[in-house]
Amino acid sequence: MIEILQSLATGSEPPPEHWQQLLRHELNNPAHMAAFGITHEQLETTIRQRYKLGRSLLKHNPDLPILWEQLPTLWEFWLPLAMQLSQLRQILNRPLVQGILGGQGTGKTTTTTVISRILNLLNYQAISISIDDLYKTYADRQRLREQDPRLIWRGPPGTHDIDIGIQLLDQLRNPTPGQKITIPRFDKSLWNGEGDRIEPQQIEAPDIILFEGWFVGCKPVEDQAFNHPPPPISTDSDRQFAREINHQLKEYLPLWERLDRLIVLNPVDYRLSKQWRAQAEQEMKASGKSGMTDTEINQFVEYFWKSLHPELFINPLLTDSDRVHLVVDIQPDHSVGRVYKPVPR
Ligand SMILES: Nc1ncnc2c1ncn2[C@@H]1O[C@H](COP(=O)(O)OP(=O)(O)OP(=O)(O)O)[C@@H](O)[C@H]1O
Ligand SMILES: O=C(O)[C@H](O)CO
Repeated sequence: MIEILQSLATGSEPPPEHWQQLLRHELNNPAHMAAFGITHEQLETTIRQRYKLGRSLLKHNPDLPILWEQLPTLWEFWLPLAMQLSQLRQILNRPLVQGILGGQGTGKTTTTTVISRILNLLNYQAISISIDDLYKTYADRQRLREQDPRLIWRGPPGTHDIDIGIQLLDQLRNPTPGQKITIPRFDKSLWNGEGDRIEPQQIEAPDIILFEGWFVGCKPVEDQAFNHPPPPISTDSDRQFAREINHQLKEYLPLWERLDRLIVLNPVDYRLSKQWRAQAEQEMKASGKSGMTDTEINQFVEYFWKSLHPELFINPLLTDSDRVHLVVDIQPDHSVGRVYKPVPR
C-alpha cells in the first residue's frame, strides 16, 4: 500500500493493479467507508478523486513535509475528511463548523493545517480557530489566580472568554454579505510562556470553520464520577478541584451547541500526551528556544488531567453516536489507526 501511495508524489498514472489494490483496501474496511459515507456505487469515483486530490496537494504544498512523511494518514484521514466536509458544506446553506477534540499533542494543529490546504484545492476557504484563542488576557488570568491560587496555569474551564467565542461562532455561521470578521488570537510564548491575547485577525467570512481544542465538545459528568476518579486525581483537594471544574464546564455548552459536527482524535493511550509534549519541548530546545524541563512537562500535563480527565470526559464520547461523527485513533508515532463512526453501546 505504501508504495502505491508513494506514487502520489511521482506524477505517473498508476497501473490498473494499483487501482484495484486501492479499491480492495477500502472495501476491506467497511467501518472507514461508513465513517465517510462512501457507498459501493461511488467507491471507484471516490477513490480516483481522492487520488487526484492527493497528487495535487503534494504538488502544491512542498512546504509541508508531514504530507510525505504520513502518506497513510493523508490517505485514510485527511483527504477523505476534507472531501466529506466539502460535500457537507455544499448541502448546508451556510458556513459549516467542524469541532475537533483531542488531548495535548494528538495532532489538532497539524490536522487543521492540512485540511485547510486540501479544502483550498477544492475551492473552499477554511479557517482554524483554537479554544486557546479564547483564553482570557494575561492580566485577567492574573486576577483570576489571585482569587483562586489553584489556577496555576491557563487551560481549565474558567480561563476562557466564552462570550467572545459565542459571538464569534454566531458571526461565522451567519455572516452578512461582505462582512469582515474579527478572530481573536493568542500567543502562548508571551509573558515567559504564560501567553497573552494578541492583535486579532480580520478575515472575510470563510466557508468552513475548524474549531479545535483539548475539551471541545466535552460535557459535564455526574458528580459521582469523582468518588473514585483515575490518577492523578488522588487527594481530597484534587477531587474538589475536579468537581468544580466539571461544574465550570457547563458554561461552555452554548459554544458546543454551535458546532455542526464533532471529531475525536483519540490517542490509543491518553498518557501519550506526556511523551508527545516532551518530544515537542525537545524539538523547541533543539531549535534554540527555551522549553520546559521534564518535571515541568509532567506537572503541566497532569494539571490538565486533574482539571478534565480524558477517561472521564473523552471516553464517553467514543460511543456517543448522537454527538460524535468520527473517532480517529492516534498511535504512539502519531499515525492514524482505526477511523470509525461511534457505535452506540
Ligand atoms: N500525523 C502526524 N504524523 C507525525 N507527526 C505528527 C502528526 N500529527 C502531529 N504530529 C507532530 O506531533 C506534534 C504535535 O502535533 P500538533 O501540534 O499538531 O498537536 P496539537 O494537538 O495541536 O498539540 P497541542 O495540544 O500541544 O497544541 C508536532 O510535533 C507534530 O509535528
Ligand atoms: O498550551 C495550552 O494552553 C494547552 O496545551 C492547551 O492547548
